[in-house]
Amino acid sequence: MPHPDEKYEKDRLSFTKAYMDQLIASQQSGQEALKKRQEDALAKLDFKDSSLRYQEMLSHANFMKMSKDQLETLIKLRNKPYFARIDFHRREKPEREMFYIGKTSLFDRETQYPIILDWRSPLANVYYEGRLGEVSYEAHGETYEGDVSLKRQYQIEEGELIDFRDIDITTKDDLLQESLSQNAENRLTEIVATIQEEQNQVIRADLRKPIIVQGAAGSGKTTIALHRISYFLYTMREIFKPEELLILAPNRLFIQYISEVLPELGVQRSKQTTFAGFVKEVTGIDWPVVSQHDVLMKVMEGENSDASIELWTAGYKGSREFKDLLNRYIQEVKKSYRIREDFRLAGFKIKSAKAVNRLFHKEYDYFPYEVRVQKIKAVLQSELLRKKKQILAKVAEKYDQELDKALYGLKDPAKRKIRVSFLITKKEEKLKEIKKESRSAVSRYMKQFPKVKLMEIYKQLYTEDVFNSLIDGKCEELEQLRQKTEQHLKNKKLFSEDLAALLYIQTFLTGIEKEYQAKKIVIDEAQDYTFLEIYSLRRAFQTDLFTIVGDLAQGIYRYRGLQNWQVLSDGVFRKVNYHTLQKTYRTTVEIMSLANELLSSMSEDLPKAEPVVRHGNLPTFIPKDRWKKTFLKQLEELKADGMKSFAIVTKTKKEAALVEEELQGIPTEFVQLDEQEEMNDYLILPAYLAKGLEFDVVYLFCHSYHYVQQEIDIKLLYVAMTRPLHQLFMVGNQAEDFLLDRINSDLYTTLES
Ligand SMILES: Nc1ncnc2c1ncn2[C@@H]1O[C@H](COP(=O)(O)OP(=O)(O)OP(=O)(O)O)[C@@H](O)[C@H]1O
Repeated sequence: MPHPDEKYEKDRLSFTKAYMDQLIASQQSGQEALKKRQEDALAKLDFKDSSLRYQEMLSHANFMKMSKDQLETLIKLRNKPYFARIDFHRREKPEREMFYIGKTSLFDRETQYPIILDWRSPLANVYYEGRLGEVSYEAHGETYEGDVSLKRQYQIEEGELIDFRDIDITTKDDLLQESLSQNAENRLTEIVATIQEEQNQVIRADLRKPIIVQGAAGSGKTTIALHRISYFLYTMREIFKPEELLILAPNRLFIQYISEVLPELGVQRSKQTTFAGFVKEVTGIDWPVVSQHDVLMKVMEGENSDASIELWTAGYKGSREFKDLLNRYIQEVKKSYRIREDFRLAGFKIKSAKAVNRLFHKEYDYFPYEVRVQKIKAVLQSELLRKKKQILAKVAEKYDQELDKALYGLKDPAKRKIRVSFLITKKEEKLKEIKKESRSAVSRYMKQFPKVKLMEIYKQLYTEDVFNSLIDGKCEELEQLRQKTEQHLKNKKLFSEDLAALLYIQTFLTGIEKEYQAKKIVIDEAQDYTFLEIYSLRRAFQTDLFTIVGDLAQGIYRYRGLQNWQVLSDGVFRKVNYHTLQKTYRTTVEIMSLANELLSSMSEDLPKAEPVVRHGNLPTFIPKDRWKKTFLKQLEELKADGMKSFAIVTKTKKEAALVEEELQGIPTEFVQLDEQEEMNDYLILPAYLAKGLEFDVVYLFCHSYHYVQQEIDIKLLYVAMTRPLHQLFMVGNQAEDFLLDRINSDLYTTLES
């Protein structure tokens, strides 16, 4: 039986589309064409009750001025103008009102009637939060109360209303279920229609405070972080521009992956880069960097004879202790800026050394050194200008007195003449000399301030004398760290952990240039950052507006990364808002149960994910010899089932290359992916690169490199296992390759021949 509101909803959608068309046409064509269009639109519409009101509103559309961006958004949204509706009776209003919620708002010009309400608006919060019944929301510092009597979701495709349904306390979110059962494009999508309550709380949490989100694999951290930016830009649109936002992602692949969702959310103009990319740009140091991925892979591939010291070094260089050491060093560097000479002109003191030092070390303390030097230069210049006249007058007066003495004291006219002319010449010369001296006095004086280069300063740190003077007692590991880094720097190479130190020192020396300044920073996969990386960013930007999301269970760089979130709330930020996201939306109950069981086999107590109820096949172990025979056929079957994106995920980079060889002779589209390459639907990649991404079907592959029972392997395996949306296969020589021997055998199946 058709829904009683079906006609009404169809009319409402037709009207909204007609209104949008009218608006689009009014921006694009002349008035004549417009009038014609409007008549056509009206003729086509078959409204009854609300026709008058609708017609009136349609005529207003002609007069609305829009920006190019607004127009583009409108055109994009024309075929899906809204996704939900709420009926809300605000306490002080005479009757209930209907609000249609979409990706951007649209108001009738004359009446201000909201034809579409932006999902980020305060009132739309009512849709995401709370249930039916009594609710309240805040806007412009006021709290409004009222009653929600209806929440309705729409499925609109190509501008046609396909279906709609009401949500109440008992019905589960069908729209969410439906959206989760869809396929993974190789891009992230927006989820405004199905944002869940716990996610909404993160998106709308106090925008002025830093926020840390611990979220399980697939809980929507990346998605939510991007939606929070969108919400931030909407709410703070008067104050912040998208260009002032910085998104830090783990690699270029990931940036590609999120790029699709950015325009949808109106966030495309924010800066997106990696931590290493950012520091290289800011410091202008473009030396090759041994990344944490290189180190991890070398360790995993067993190619590192002194792995333990390398990992220890990376850990130390990311630590609080290293930050303290850098602080002591920076204090030493600062001492070189202590000057001894007074600033004088023609012997007259203009500013004492003590006063200049006070400016540098006290009053301008909060500026970077070079900025302080520039400020002192400006002060000296203006004082010189002010005092120069007095000095010239004093010197002239001294000569004039001498002249008087000569004129009236010397009796002998010849002698007097010689003396007077001598004094006049001398006076002129002296005044000229002072004027000349004054022109270069400041710059000459400023030479006392050392001209420092960031890399020189950094290299200096690792010289034996300097380094040893900064540490308490000798320590074997520290000495190795010093020597290795010194050598590395000599060869013009960096370890990725050097970058945070360079950024940190740079903020003291020159600060961050304006073009690189950001006012809000979003960090994804934050568990892989070192303490010092986040600390140096906080110091560089001087802001608390950080959104930090990550998952400790996926901390595959734990030797350097964060062990817990508390180090950030204790040591970097004040008053952090901490949230957790437990529910996971990506994968099925079956896949998540296996991944969770794997995590439980570790002694560390890590947060587990709770899958939103969506069932699928059991993860399947496929013996390698059988796999080759069945792979192509299976692939065809999966494709026929609607699976679109596939990945073969290996433990190491080398193994990824081996898979490519392994697949030779089997005609597939799979390609091995490097960090710099374009994403596609058939990828072979190591687990560290797959982190953060998702695919419909994932094959874990072990041939030469299998997972063993140790923390780093378990985490890598966990990352790999949590990538698929629908199906997980494990291809190896034996089930033990994936630690399945430690796992309840009900949680997976084995492909029999
Ligand atoms: N409320 C939601 N409605 C629909 N889909 C959602 C919702 N929340 C998350 N998803 C989907 O779940 C998947 C995982 O999201 P996302 O990649 O943001 O998670 P994550 O926490 O960053 O994962 P990981 O830590 O594993 O990288 C994505 O496909 C996303 O679209």
